[in-house]
Amino acid sequence: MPDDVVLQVEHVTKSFGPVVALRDLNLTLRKGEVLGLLGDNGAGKSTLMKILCGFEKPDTGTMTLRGEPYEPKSVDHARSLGIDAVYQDLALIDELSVFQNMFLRREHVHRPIPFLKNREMRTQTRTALDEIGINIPNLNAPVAKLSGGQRQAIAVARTVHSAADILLLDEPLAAMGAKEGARILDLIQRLKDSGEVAMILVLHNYVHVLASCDRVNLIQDGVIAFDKPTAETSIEELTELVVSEYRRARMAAS
Ligand SMILES: Nc1ncnc2c1ncn2[C@@H]1O[C@H](COP(=O)(O)OP(=O)(O)OP(=O)(O)O)[C@@H](O)[C@H]1O
Repeated sequence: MPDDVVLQVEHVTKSFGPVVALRDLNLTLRKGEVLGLLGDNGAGKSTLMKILCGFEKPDTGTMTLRGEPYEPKSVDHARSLGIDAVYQDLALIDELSVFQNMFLRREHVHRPIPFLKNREMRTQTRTALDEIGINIPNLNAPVAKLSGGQRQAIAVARTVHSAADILLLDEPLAAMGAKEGARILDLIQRLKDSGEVAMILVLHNYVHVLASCDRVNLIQDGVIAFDKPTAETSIEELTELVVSEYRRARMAAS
């Protein structure tokens, strides 16, 4: 395995009852790389992200993290190994406040007398949300009361501010307005420029993929059907791939 490969997925399959979500899927993520994952609805993108972040287990296949076997037992286990994710249902706890969700399971605790450093956590939450231009006046409010975009912002801010060096962002711009989406893309660019973090982004917008990612993988029917550096592809090529797959699926169904 080349030295710069941080995460390798080999021959992974995953079914849910009769539905085959992933079939013999292979994927490689390199150090500091931003990999864009494209694919139709139901292609298997979220299933792959959930397997990578320890939320689901593959049926077969192997994964390697920094050259070691990677078999996460839970999301917390994956996080302890340096992989953190925002996935589609966001994993926020409705009853907890904005800042409690932001520091969920990594609360700042005063030592040696253990009490929560609430003020410090609120300040850091405010800074992180300001960075992506989201104004949530009351950080003590339960997140159940927030809009979809605000909830999305908390989930993204929480992940990009984690200590992880592999970030998995499943549709990080979903539910975001154009301005907030642009700020998140800026933040992704800054993380990329640091060279310290590798990312997999599930995106639906080809322009965003070409602008923000180093490489693009297209997932079709549970396998990676296309893998190229973004510098070597174009909107036209990506559109043509998706349209021809749509035609193929229509023909297969008829
Ligand atoms: N927990 C589950 N139980 C049953 N089927 C599931 C489950 N999770 C995913 N699937 C099925 O697996 C397939 C792949 O789903 P997945 O959510 O990975 O697709 P996706 O590419 O993320 O789609 P979208 O862009 O619509 O989110 C779909 O047919 C979906 O219905």
